[in-house]
Amino acid sequence: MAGQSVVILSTTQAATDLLNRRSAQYSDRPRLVVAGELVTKGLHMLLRPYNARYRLHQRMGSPLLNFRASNTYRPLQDLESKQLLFDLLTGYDREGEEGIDPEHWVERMTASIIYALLYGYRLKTGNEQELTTAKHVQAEAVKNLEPGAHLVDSFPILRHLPEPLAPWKRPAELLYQLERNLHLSNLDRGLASPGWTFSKHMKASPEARDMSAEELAFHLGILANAALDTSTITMLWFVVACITQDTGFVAKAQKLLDEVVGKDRLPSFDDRPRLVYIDAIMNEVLRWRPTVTGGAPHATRTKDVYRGYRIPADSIVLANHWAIVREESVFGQNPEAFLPERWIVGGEDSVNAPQDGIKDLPSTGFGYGRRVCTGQHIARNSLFITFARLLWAFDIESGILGEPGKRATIDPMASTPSFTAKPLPLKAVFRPRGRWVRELITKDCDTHIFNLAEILDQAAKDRTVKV
Ligand code: HEM
Repeated sequence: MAGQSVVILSTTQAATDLLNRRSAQYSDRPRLVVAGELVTKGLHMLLRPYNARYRLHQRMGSPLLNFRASNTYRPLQDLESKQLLFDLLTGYDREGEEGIDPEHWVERMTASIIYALLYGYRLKTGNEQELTTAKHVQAEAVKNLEPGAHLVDSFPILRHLPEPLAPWKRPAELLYQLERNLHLSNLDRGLASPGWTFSKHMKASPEARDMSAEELAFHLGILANAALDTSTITMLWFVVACITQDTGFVAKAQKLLDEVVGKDRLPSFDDRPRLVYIDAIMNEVLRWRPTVTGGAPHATRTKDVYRGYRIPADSIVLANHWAIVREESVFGQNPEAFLPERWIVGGEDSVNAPQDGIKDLPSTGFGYGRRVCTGQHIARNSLFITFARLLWAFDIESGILGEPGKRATIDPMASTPSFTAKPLPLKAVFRPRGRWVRELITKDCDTHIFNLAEILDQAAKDRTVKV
């Protein structure tokens, strides 16, 4: 809004002090007329003001998204990450050393995980109409979130202009109709599908008792949207890191995987305690390239004072993730370098020692306080199993471009200039590390024959087991 103060927090200390410790004050969102009110009619979870209705939605989601519940979805991530290996191997057999752009296949996997959980169906090709529409909706939402995208966001009074004088109104209404239809038809599908789903669970929850189908559908739809880009982009940065930042971390990880896992089977979640280095790689990807670089805007409704600075009521407060992850005093020297060792207790020498854990450094990439990413546990499990399996299975290089033998150069800083920073399109080669990889992937990783409903029903049972 015009005249509104914007506070940018560029240190872990400031972000933690204000967004975490004073979260009661800093958990609101700024008013966004187009994205929040016209396109999503106040039903967008990320844009909701921090009020009783928001907390009701949080109560509805948290039993399904907390750490313990998220771990029960691992069989689904196991399945979909196998399918990713299969798809990438197929791509290698088709394109060879020219390589493929992995985005489509990574996106298929992340979308399929979340659509299976929410609505009970998988995405086999990544070209399904539902996903194409969801991507369109998401791309438009991101445009609407850009600062200065609409005059009416700076001067909300313009909201009352009639349509002929307010050119943003018609496209916003059309987008709302499209998004509403998408989320409602997905909800219908999620309620009718054979196994357990988030749709069924939430619909039966006490929080949804007086909720319209539209409100519930938007809750689920926004979860799906929030999961899609962020997880896909983080995985693409991992590919960029393997190609451009490999001063030895790939070989180190592969040596560890060969020792712990061997060549007769894929890495699994059960190996995780002995694959601390893979968790370190995951943390380093999230640090090195935080997807939401400038942070999602928080807002404060009351005035405050922090270290002598006056923060007026109604300020927008941003955690500048890009700067925060580059603090030497927190994350160690050379923050531009991709160094998984910075996350390992004992550092460089302890990579192979299974007893060593992850250092207690601040979590990066998922935001802060009461608005912290609610899907972070699901996301971390997806990232872990995918990175472990990609490293176990493939040597990753950039594709050959033009002249025979000349590999394309990938610029590790080149990214899309938007709310989420995605690497520019790239060609990468996923070359199987040996015959054993090809044999295992061909035998075990074409997963579309599996019964999804059984996997989901089992997850629902596991979630309710008392520990
Ligand atoms: C690597 C993957 C992911 C990253 C980097 C990421 C990052 C973020 C960030 C930075 C925020 C804003 C936090 C803030 O305002 O301080 C956020 C919010 C959110 N995320 Fe994620 N996210 C990821 C995956 C997911 C997944 C898998 C889901 C769903 C299962 C999800 C659901 C949400 C929701 C619903 C919000 C809004 C929270 C609120 O405003 O209360 N995210 N995420």
